[in-house]
Amino acid sequence: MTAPLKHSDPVNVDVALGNRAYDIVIGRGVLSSLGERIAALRPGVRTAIVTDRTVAKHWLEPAEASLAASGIPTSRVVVAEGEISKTYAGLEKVSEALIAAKIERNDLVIALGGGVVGDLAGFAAAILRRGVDFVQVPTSLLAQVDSSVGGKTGINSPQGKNLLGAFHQPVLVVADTAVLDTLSPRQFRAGYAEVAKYGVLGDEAFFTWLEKNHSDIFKGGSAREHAIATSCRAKAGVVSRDERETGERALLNLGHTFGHALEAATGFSDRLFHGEGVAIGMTLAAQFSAKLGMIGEQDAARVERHLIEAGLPTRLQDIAGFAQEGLADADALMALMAQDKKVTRGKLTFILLEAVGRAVIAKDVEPAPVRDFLKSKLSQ
Ligand SMILES: NC(=O)c1ccc[n+]([C@@H]2O[C@H](COP(=O)([O-])OP(=O)(O)OC[C@H]3O[C@@H](n4cnc5c(N)ncnc54)[C@H](O)[C@@H]3O)[C@@H](O)[C@H]2O)c1
Ligand SMILES: O=C(O)C(=O)C[C@@H](O)[C@H](O)[C@H](O)COP(=O)(O)O
Ligand SMILES: [Zn+2]
Repeated sequence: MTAPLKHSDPVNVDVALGNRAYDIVIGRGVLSSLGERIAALRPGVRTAIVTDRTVAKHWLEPAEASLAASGIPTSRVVVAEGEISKTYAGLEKVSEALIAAKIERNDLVIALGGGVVGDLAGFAAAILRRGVDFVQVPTSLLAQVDSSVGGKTGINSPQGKNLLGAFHQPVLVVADTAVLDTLSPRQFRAGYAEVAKYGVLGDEAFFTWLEKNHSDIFKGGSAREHAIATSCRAKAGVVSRDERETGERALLNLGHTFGHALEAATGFSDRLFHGEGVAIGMTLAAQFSAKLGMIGEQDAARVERHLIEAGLPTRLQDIAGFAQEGLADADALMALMAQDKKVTRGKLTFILLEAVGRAVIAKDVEPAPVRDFLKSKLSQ
């Protein structure tokens, strides 16, 4: 783990993917350099910005101004915020708007927004004219530490999360940490779950640092930039070694087998944001690992304690409306998990813990103990 950055230094993280390598540029104020960076990368290019209404209100004009200052033509496609846009209908809207804007094969799509916009615009770019390049300008904490990096793009099916998609790497990521100042506290906390994930899955020293410094990340300043850069370095390393998730990359799915099922069970609604599902899922994965004797109960308690300290939900009962509307029963959650993309020949794969800071891929997990575990958690 490196020392925290000085507040004003932009940092570059390289995603080493050979002829598809790209930079992640992280720093306060780097949005104003978007135009310059794109002009240097693709002289003469035309662009279309895909964003959502909330992000547009705060950050579309600064992004457009930066492009205009470098003489880059652009048009805008604005979608509704939230998972409602990561759908067939959202994809149709964005694709048709990009076609209407005459975005050509050599042009660029710019995803300005959180993970929803990044996944949606990235997928639209992947299929438009069989593939147009795109730039990620992540504006949520979650997008800056996770979704803008690594090229997973896609939309949800009513039957499960991200079930339609493509691997399509961006050509550049510009993460301006100042834009996080307009993010709601709940969304900031949800994104923090993916930050904590990097510590829990592979970096105990980072997790310990987060335990001490998490409140500074929420306040802003150098701790925030350090956490974002450390997360991006961790993800860039994994992606460069296993771009298509044939092995190690599955570790980045820690907490997601449970989390995605919970998102589907709550209808991809505001009852549970993705990062909140990951926080609950990561706690369940740690507790299930303890139940299997892979880690001690105190390790699982340590993971949960930190997430609670960061203000995140960790129990199924923490999901909004649990008391009134309930949630799916254990069998229904098992059916949702059967759609997980890590399922092989019908058998579940889980990311479990051998220690805080060391996750492993557990294949061929028997369903019965998982169902029993979920039943016990639902009845707590
Ligand atoms: N592709 C990947 O590798 C990957 C990784 C993690 C998550 N994801 C996906 O990302 C999505 C979640 O991303 P998210 O948490 O960013 O959700 P999101 O894109 O819905 O953004 C969260 C909310 O914050 C608002 N927002 C974003 N930036 C803002 C800003 N700067 N100021 C004010 N408001 C702002 C948005 O309008 C939205 O309402 C999920 O669909 C998840 O599946 C993908
Ligand atoms: O980049 C990855 O790989 C991840 O798994 C990161 C996750 O945080 C992210 O939510 C991803 O979209 C989940 O991927 P999926 O393949 O399970 O849909
Ligand atoms: Zn995730």
